[in-house]
Amino acid sequence: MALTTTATTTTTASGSIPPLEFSSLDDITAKHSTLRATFRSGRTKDVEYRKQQIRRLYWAIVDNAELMELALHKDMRKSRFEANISEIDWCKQECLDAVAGLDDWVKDEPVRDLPLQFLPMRPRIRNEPLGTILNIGAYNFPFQLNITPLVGAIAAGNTFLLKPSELSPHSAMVLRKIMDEALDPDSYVCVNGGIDETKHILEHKFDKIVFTGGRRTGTIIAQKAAETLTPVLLELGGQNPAFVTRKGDVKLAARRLLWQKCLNAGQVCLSHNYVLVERCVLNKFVDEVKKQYAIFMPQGAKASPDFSRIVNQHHFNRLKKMLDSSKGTIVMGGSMDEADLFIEPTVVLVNDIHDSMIVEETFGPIWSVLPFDTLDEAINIAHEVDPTPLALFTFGSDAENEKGGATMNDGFFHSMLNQTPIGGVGTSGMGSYHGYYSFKAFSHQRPIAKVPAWTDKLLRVRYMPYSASEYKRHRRINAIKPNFDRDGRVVKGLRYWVSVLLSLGSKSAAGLVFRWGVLVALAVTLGLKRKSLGM
Ligand SMILES: NC(=O)c1ccc[n+]([C@@H]2O[C@H](COP(=O)([O-])OP(=O)(O)OC[C@H]3O[C@@H](n4cnc5c(N)ncnc54)[C@H](O)[C@@H]3O)[C@@H](O)[C@H]2O)c1
Ligand SMILES: CC1=C(/C=C/C(C)=C/C=C/C(C)=C/C=C/C=C(C)/C=C/C=C(C)/C=C/C=C(\C)C=O)C(C)(C)CCC1
Repeated sequence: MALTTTATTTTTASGSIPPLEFSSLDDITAKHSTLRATFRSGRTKDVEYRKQQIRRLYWAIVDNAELMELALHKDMRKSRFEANISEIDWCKQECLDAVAGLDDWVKDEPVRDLPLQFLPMRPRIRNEPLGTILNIGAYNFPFQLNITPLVGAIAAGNTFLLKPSELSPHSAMVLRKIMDEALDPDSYVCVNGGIDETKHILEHKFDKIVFTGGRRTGTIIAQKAAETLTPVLLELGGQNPAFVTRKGDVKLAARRLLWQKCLNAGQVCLSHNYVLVERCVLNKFVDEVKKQYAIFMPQGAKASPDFSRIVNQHHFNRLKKMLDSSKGTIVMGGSMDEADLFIEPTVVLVNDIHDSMIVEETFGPIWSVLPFDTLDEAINIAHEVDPTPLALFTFGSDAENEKGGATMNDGFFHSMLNQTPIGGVGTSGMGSYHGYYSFKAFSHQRPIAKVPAWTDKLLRVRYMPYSASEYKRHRRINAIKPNFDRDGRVVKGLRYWVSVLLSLGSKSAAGLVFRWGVLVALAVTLGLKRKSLGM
């Protein structure tokens, strides 16, 4: 595969982007040992230091916003609007959320369901930084997908090494500039490179590896990490299905699904690969997609300033081959221009789940439509194509949507917010991040307790010589009896009815407080009334 490297420096009024320069292997090794030494020194654990670094990062993003726009345009012809809404604004929001939330996030957490007798030991959970985090990024949202983990790693008190994708070379160089300008170079560094450099990086020990990219590369990374028992957070792709039934809003489905295949020319891990459409609304759906396309891009995608290009020749060829090999019928789009790396938003009607348009992730502006007759049949197809896709979209009735939509009645809204965790299961990845969830992903949840000397009286049963009578007494006081019988049924004994009475029938703590509040307010009001009547 040919490397996409820039030959010349790209300049604008707000600065310049030099050609992609790979870091030397010696430099990578030296930076790695600095990061490890800094972590051991404890510098990155200081919460004020973490906040200051994130604030500096925020301002570097603001100051380099124009260069980020330019880099994204050069790399994928991403529009200025998309550059801002899905990358620059996103990264700024991550910084702001982390700075605002950090004092709260770092607080020790209580242990859930702690038996009362252990309260004096004050057991709690402390979020400790893991150490040095490695992030290997994908090309499609180079700022969002690299800066988001960076913010989380800083917030959690780690040091961090970033290796952006070489397929977005301009963005990779701007990322390095932003990090060099804003951040403590002993704690957070960006190195650039391709496969050889990444392999070299992986020869070093990290405390967690974050990888965003394809399943094939993800497997290589996970295997390498396993050699040193290094945990991984894998953000991979897959064949995401969408479902449209006659009970859904077909026009809305067409509009929203088309949007997520036009955003970044469909180079979005969360966009759908194929749409399962109930046969009776198939024609209506296809017609609506065409109508929406004409509304989104009246002069066609090629002339639209909003529509991105395919990142490089290799991916263009991959998509072209997928279309050329399909046995389906193109019902919208189909045009392409190799010189411009342009592929039109294209819909292919297929009737075989082994079609080239279904068996691989498209990761581009092309997608297939597959008719179905019953919802169960559609669900079975989705299970067969990819049992663990990264995302799933349903446009049906409420009852149908409840059968499993990750986003109902929309595209990937569930992962379009900084505050929601993103992450797949099975072959679409492991772990999740964004905002507070990044903080958790890059922290070790360490249980701690402070056990006062006087509690030895409570704990004496644990000491040798073990005593049967002490143990009996301990069990009498501490052992809780189950509230279920041998068939798994809840036994409604005295304890059950007492707890129903005390909780006033509420199942949640909030409900309990509310009901008791109402009861007390009623009692007080009645009491006051009786008084005013002189009773
Ligand atoms: N789950 C998510 O959040 C998410 C987000 C974006 C993209 N993706 C997925 O990423 C894929 C597209 O991105 P991509 O083409 O950049 O992915 P990719 O797997 O080709 O590359 C990702 C990174 O891995 C490195 N790499 C590639 N081959 C390697 C090797 N043999 N050894 C070591 N490192 C190697 C690259 O330099 C790059 O930095 C799609 O499958 C998409 O679904 C997932
Ligand atoms: C309801 C009221 C209002 C609300 C307005 C709202 C809700 C506006 C929403 C605007 C949105 C949602 C804009 C869309 C932005 C697109 C984004 C952020 C794209 C993100 C892309 C991502 C996350 C891609 C990820 C890719 C990955 C992970 C992999 O490849 C008011 C406020 C207008 C008024 C009151 C009522």
